[in-house]
Amino acid sequence: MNEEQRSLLLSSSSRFPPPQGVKLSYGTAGFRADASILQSTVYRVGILAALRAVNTQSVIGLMITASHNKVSDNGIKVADPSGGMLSQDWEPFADTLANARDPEQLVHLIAEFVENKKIALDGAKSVEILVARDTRPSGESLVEAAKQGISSILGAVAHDLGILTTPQLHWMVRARNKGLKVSDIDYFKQLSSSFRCLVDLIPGGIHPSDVDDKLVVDGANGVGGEKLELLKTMLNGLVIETRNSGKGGGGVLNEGVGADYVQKEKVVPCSFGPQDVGIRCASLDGDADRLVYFIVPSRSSNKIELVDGDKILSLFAIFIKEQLSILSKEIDVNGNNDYQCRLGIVQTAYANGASTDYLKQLGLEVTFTPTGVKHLHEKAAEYDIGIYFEANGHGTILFSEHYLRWLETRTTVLSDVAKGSEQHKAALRLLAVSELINQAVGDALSGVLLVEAILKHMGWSIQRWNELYQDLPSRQLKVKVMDRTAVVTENAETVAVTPPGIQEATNAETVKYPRGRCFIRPSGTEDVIRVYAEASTQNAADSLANSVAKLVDQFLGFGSSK
Ligand SMILES: CC(=O)N[C@H]1[C@@H](OP(=O)(O)O)O[C@H](CO)[C@@H](O)[C@@H]1O
Ligand SMILES: [Mg+2]
Repeated sequence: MNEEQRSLLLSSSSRFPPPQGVKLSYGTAGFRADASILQSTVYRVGILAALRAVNTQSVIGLMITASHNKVSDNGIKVADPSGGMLSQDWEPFADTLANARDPEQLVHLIAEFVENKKIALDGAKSVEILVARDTRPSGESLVEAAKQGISSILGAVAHDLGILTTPQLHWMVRARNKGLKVSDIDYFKQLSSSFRCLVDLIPGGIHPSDVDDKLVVDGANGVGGEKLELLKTMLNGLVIETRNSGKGGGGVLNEGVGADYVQKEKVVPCSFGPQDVGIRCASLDGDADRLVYFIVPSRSSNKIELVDGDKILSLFAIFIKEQLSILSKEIDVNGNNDYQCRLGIVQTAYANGASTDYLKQLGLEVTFTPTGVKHLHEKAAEYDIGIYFEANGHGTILFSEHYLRWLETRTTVLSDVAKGSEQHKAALRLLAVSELINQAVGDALSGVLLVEAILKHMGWSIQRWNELYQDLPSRQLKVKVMDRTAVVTENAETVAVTPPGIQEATNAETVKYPRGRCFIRPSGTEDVIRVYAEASTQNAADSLANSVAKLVDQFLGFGSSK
C-alpha cells in the first residue's frame, strides 16, 4: 500500500471511531444494529466495497437497510458484480474490518488483505460503487459514511442512487455490469413489459376471475409501497391498491405491517380488516425483498390465511414445469429438441413439510440449504432453472446463461418454423419470466407481477391457489441464551451437533408427536436461538416448540451450568 493511500485511510478512519464493547458480525444478511452505532461499520463496509470493486474490476453495490427490523435499526450489505450477495469468502474480512479497534489496526488489516489478495491500490483505474438506502431516517447520514469509506480507496467513486428497494439495487448492479442503463424507469420498464408479454400469451385471453380482480398490497410503510405506486402507473390489466405506502406520515415502518409481521403473527396488518374478506392481499417487507400473500377469511376475526413463500414457490414451479413440458413435446414432433432442462427447487428447513411433500409429488427435485438467501441462491444457480424461496417470502427463479442462450435460439427457430404454436408460446413465456423475475435476488415487486400473471394464466383465485396443499401446523419461537454460537448445526441446520446431547433430547421430544419435526439454530440476524416445530395439530406444534425451547434454555440459558 503506498503512502498516499495509507494516509488517506488513516485520516478518514479517525473520523469514524468504532462503538465500544460491541462485537459486530456480517450475519445472515449483512451488518444490522441500532442505527446510532453504525457510522463506523458503514464507513468500513464502504472501504470493503471499494476494495471488492478494485479486486473484481466491476461495479459493486452497497445497500443501507435493516429490512423488516424496527425503524430505529439500520444495516448495510454488499452486492457483488453478479448482483448477488457478497462472496462468502470475503465475510470474515468484513467481520475483522468492522471490529478493528483503531485507525492503525484498520489500516494494518487492509494492507495485509490487499497484499494477500494482490489487489493493486494505485488508483490507476477508476471503479464505481452504487449506493442506495431504504426509507429509514438514519439512512441519509449512513450513506454519507459509506461514501467517505468508498472515497478513502484511491480510484473508487461512489454513485448515490437515493432511495431504492434492496432488489432494485441488486438489479442495477447486475445490469450495470452488463453495460446496461440503470434507473428506476429502466427497471420498471423491464418489469412492466415482461408482465405484459406474459398476459398477452394467456391462452384465450384473460380468464374472468370469480373474485374481485383487485389486488391490495400492504407496503409495510416502506420503500416498496412507494415504488409500487410508480410501477402500477406503467401496468395495464392489473388493478393494484396500495396501503401502508409510507406516504403522508400515516404509519411507522414495519410497525404492525409488512411481510414479516403478517407471516409471523398470522393476523391482518394495519389498515386491513373486514372490508377485505375474500380479496387477494399481499404484504411486502421494509425493503421489498420479501413477499407473502394472504386472505382475510372472516369479518369477525383479524386472523388471516397465509399464502407464504412456499406457496409462491409452488405456484412458480407448476407454471415453469408446465411450460417446460409443452416445450419438450417437440421431441415427438420433429425429434430435434436437443436439450432437457434441469429444473431444481431449493428450500430451507423452515419450509412447511406439506410444501416439500407437494413439490416432490409433482416429481420435482427438491434440495435444502442453510437459512439465508446467499445459500439458497448459490444452490439454485447450479440448475438450468433453479427456483428458491424461504418460507418467509424471499426468493426468485434463476435461469442459467447457458439455458437462456439455448432458449433464445430455440425461440428463434420456433418463430421461423412454428410461429404461434404452443411450443413457441411456451418458449416466449419462459423468456418473459426470466426478464420479469429478478435474476439478482428475491424481489417482492417482480414477485407480485409474476404471481399475478400466473394466476391470470391459470384462471385461479387466491383461494384456488391456496388449496394446492394444506400447510402443516407450525410454531416458531425465539430463546435468549448466553452464547448463541454454542449451537452448531449441520445437514442444512436440521441437526444440532453441539452442545452435546441437545439433539438427542430434541429427538426424544419430537417422536412423541405425529408428523412431528423440530430443529434449533442460532439466528444470524438476532441474538437468539430459533426453535421451529411442526406437527399434525396446532396444539401439538405449540407444545413441541415449547418443550424444545425449554430444553434450549436448560442447556444454554442464563440459569444453565453447562
Ligand atoms: C427464520 C427466518 O425467517 N430467518 C430469516 C432471518 O434470518 P435468521 O438467521 O434466522 O435471523 O433473516 C434473514 C435475512 O432477512 C432471512 O434470510 C431468514 O430467512
Ligand atoms: Mg427484506
